[in-house]
Amino acid sequence: METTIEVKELCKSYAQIKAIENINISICRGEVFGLLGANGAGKSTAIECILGTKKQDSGTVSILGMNPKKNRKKLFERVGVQFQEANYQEKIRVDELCEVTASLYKNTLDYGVLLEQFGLYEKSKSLVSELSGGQKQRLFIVLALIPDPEVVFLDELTTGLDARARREVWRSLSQLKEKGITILLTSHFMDEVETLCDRIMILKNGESIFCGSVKEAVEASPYEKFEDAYLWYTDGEGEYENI
Ligand SMILES: Nc1ncnc2c1ncn2[C@@H]1O[C@H](COP(=O)(O)OP(=O)(O)OP(=O)(O)O)[C@@H](O)[C@H]1O
Repeated sequence: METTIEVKELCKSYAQIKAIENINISICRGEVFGLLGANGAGKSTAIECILGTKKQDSGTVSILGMNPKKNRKKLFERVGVQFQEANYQEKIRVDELCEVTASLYKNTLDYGVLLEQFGLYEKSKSLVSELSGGQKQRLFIVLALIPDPEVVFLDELTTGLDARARREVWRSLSQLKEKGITILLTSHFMDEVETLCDRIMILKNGESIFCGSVKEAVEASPYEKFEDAYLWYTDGEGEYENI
């Protein structure tokens, strides 16, 4: 199976804080890979180093066989990124923002279809500033998908979405997966991770403490439910047993 994202011995510190320590990740085409961990575990730092928007101290990254820093322009024709906090000017309409985004790429998907798929079509003429938090979040996923990417990075995928919207996003992502898109996501919702991810890496204080499937994570823990197992990995204590 073709490897689309390869990270080797990645390290990144901020002054005394070791945010990422010796992370190795290898993701195949069509795989959904979840990067998990508590607040401050190092997920965003890892994603930024992988994307090349933050400079690692050491280690190498390759996406679709390219170095994200050296081959930035060429690579980002084929990679979509959903930003957690986007700096879009808010006095722009949804369809205008999609149009501007599409103009940055050679090959694009029909954003009308994407807006429909993510339940935003009726908001096409609304200002971005008029969207609810969850609608904005879905718009950011649409923007990430406009370049018809082979690899997508989704940071905190469904944070701020209601239960129905989360399910709709899951359904859309499952369709993307069937198309063979590679997805690297972060999430704090274990039901979502269980539903979507083929493999996960759990980070604790910047180190990988588990890498494998959800099933393997549960089997290697004393628990039967993934959320309990996840809390056990990240806390190392069994205090959630009776909750
Ligand atoms: N620019 C920065 N300067 C100094 N320290 C930073 C900086 N960015 C992150 N850190 C620290 O690095 C560690 C990892 O942070 P990071 O944002 O990567 O975690 P995270 O897993 O994405 O957290 P969250 O789930 O809260 O988004 C934390 O201890 C954080 O305080």
